[in-house]
Amino acid sequence: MIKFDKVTKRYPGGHEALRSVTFEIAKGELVYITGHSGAGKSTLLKLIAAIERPTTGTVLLNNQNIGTLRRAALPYIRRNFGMIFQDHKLLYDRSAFDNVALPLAIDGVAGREAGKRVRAALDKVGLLNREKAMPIALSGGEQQRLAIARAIVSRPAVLVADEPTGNLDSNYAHDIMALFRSFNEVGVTVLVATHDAGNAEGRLLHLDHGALTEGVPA
Ligand SMILES: Nc1ncnc2c1ncn2[C@@H]1O[C@H](COP(=O)(O)OP(=O)(O)OP(=O)(O)O)[C@@H](O)[C@H]1O
Repeated sequence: MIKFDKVTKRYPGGHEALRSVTFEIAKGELVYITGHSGAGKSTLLKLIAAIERPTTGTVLLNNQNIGTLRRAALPYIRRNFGMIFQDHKLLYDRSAFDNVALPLAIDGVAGREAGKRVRAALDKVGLLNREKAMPIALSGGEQQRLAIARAIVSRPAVLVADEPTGNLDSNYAHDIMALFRSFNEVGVTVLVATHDAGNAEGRLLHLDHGALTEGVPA
């Protein structure tokens, strides 16, 4: 469902964040993207979620080439993805409930159906009793779980998480990784960028200065 063929990404200023990267990810896989700071992990996820386009090479998402798609078509592609960013990107002037409801509102889902789905998502991440809380009143781990609830509420086919356990202690980190595995077990394709794959179970794509050094196709 995701296919990179000799993908290079050069940002303005000439810096090459990815260099001729080739791999394929099938539906339902759990994949960890590892590598040092600046190795290109975030860039790779942004290309997968059609937030950035490749400079050269092709990125195919469900056989659609994101490099040649019209810009107007990209939001439709992005709907397949639940994104969890390094800095959560929560709205701090809205309650936990409203933060999770936002993607549904964009999709035109409101009222009781929205309430049901928001509570189901909060329940999955263990925050059902915090729906009225403002994000600032939540701990770092709870904010991260809130960001996960928001990413899953639209039932995306693919979950993309950029350093989801970056600032958390190891207990929280363990819980969050277990949560991702549980989504994967019900068929969601899960891609997680992390400095430290530790004892992660799943496939590894390792980047070193923009080049894929582990997980390279034979
Ligand atoms: N928008 C941008 N404009 C210019 N250069 C960028 C941009 N985004 C990333 N880069 C550069 O591209 C390289 C890869 O960055 P990227 O964020 O993909 O790495 P990373 O592996 O996710 O790093 P980290 O673990 O620190 O988040 C870095 O050298 C970075 O400075």
